Parts: sequence; C-alpha cells; structure tokens
Amino acid sequence: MRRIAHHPLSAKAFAPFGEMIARRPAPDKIINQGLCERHHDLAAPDIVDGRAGISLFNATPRALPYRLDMMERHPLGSQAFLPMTLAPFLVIVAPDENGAPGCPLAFRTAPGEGVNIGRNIWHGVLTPLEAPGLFAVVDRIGPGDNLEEHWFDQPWEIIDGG
Ligand SMILES: NC(=O)N[C@@H](O)C(=O)O
Ligand code: NI
Repeated sequence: MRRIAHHPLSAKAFAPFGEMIARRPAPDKIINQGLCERHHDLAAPDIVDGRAGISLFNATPRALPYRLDMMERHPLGSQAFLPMTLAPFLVIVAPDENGAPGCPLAFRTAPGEGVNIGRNIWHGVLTPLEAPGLFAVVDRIGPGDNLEEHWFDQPWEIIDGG
C-alpha cells in the first residue's frame, strides 16, 4: 500500500488547491458594538452555470490509517467545508496529471479551520476524524453533472504525520 503522512494545514501549502478558511492574526473589522470580530472575505466561491448554495453535511468519522481509494473533482464549482465543531478533519488534494490525480497531499486541520477547495481540483471526500462530522458546505447548485470520480487501481493509505 502506498502511504502518505498528513501534515498540518497551512494557507501556503494549500494555496495551489484552494483557500484555507481560518481567522487572521487580527480581524479585518470589529462590528456589533465591539462584540464581534469580522475576518473578512476569506474565500470566494467559483461557480460556473449555477449559483452558490449552502448545505449541511453530516459525515461519518474515519480513523487513521485512512484508505484513500477514490478522489473526485467538481468541474463546475468550488466546494467549501466549514466545520460546525472544533474537531479536526483530513483534507486530501492532488494535482491533475493528464486527467487523473497525481500524488496526493494530506492535511489535518486545526480546530476552527475550514477550506474552500478550488473548482476542478482533485480531492478526497469529506473526512472528519471525530464525531459529529457536521459541516456547512458552500458549493454549486445548478444543472448538469458536476462530479468526476477517479478510482485508484492501487489505493493510498493516509497515516499520522506525527
Ligand atoms: N459528492 C458530494 O457531495 N460530496 C463530495 O463532493 C465531497 O467532497 O465530500
Ligand atoms: Ni467534493
């Protein structure tokens, strides 16, 4: 089995695949009579022929080592995963190599971090590591097929990066 260690999510490392959604060191604005920090415009939905919608995903938690046998992408829209708990989750992405995923990269979020996966970027499905796996998801609502899957002949195994 081909193994990959996960690493802490960082904006820089994730930048080729989308945006990390996390509080900035300092808020962009203080609102609500000083009782709320606004961390402004952290990511932008990228939607083709449709609109952005907000859904809730309640995903089954997975354990490490995690068997990655499929990656997918959405040619018509980005997909943001915003945890509704402080539990970590795995974010697995890969560059495209001639229409298939190349070597995956695995990230583990810190509490309160989310991601906006870019349009047509190969990614693993939502992978919480603790229950409840409850997420707000911002992605495309529209006509047509927006899901392309690639099943690996030889699965990958995601292991703890230490
Ligand atoms: N298929 C679906 O709605 N979920 C996936 O897109 C995913 O990334 O989890
Ligand atoms: Ni997806």
